[in-house]
Amino acid sequence: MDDQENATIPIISSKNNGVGVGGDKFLRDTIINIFMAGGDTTSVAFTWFFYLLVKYPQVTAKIREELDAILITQSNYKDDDFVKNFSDNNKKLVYLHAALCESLRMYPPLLFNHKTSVKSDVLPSGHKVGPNTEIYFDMYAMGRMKSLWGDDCNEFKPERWITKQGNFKLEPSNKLLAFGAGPRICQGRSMTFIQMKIVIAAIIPKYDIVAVEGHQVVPDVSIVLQMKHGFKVKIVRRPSIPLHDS
Ligand code: HEM
Repeated sequence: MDDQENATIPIISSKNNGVGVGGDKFLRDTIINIFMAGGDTTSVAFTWFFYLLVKYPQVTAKIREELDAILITQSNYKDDDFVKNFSDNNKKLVYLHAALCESLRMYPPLLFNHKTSVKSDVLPSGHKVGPNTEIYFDMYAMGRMKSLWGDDCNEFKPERWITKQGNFKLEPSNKLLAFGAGPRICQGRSMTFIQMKIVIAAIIPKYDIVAVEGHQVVPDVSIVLQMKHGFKVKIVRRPSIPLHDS
């Protein structure tokens, strides 16, 4: 097949004249959705997560310990082996999963969300709501409410997500609201965790992240919780780790 032929092949099928599942329009909208909804949200989640790791070195150490146990035995620190065995590896990443949830609790990438009532209703809290009423909720504030998370709600503590038996403690999605809840919950929730774990497993065991001295971390409050001046760091190779560049 030559280049000319290649160029005429449609990237996605024209099934159903582009309408409905599998049609061009459906696929185009899905791809746009993924780029629009999964771009800034994920990058901001990474920024705050790395910030927390620098601030809480004891958490970084525990994440390393968990990753080391997998990487040393299975792949000898080759990133692609970690990805190939992701499904099995993922089951062992209880502490990392807890740390990611804890980071999303304290720094939800989307600060606000709202829902509109179709008709009159009474909320579980007892509040009455009229028809066509917009209800806004503040995910940042909810992540730091003592009544929801306890007196230590301002501490970054992945342990709160782990049971005494060492399993992950599932919280309802309407408590950790970073991804929303209900029928319109974020479709990229699982993909976000997969992406983040793969990137973290490639960086944390091999490199130290060191914050640039004097750099000020200032939240930039808009719909997406950016850092106003970004998070400036130095990435330093850890000498004790066997490195494979493949
Ligand atoms: C840290 C990363 C992310 C966060 C914090 C996040 C958060 C959210 C939130 C709060 C909503 C609204 C849910 C609601 O109104 O109840 C949403 C919707 C959505 N998200 Fe995400 N998201 C993230 C990553 C992604 C990724 C990676 C994708 C795609 C691959 C994605 C795709 C979507 C889509 C398609 C919707 C619309 C769902 C619907 O209306 O039915 N998101 N997300």
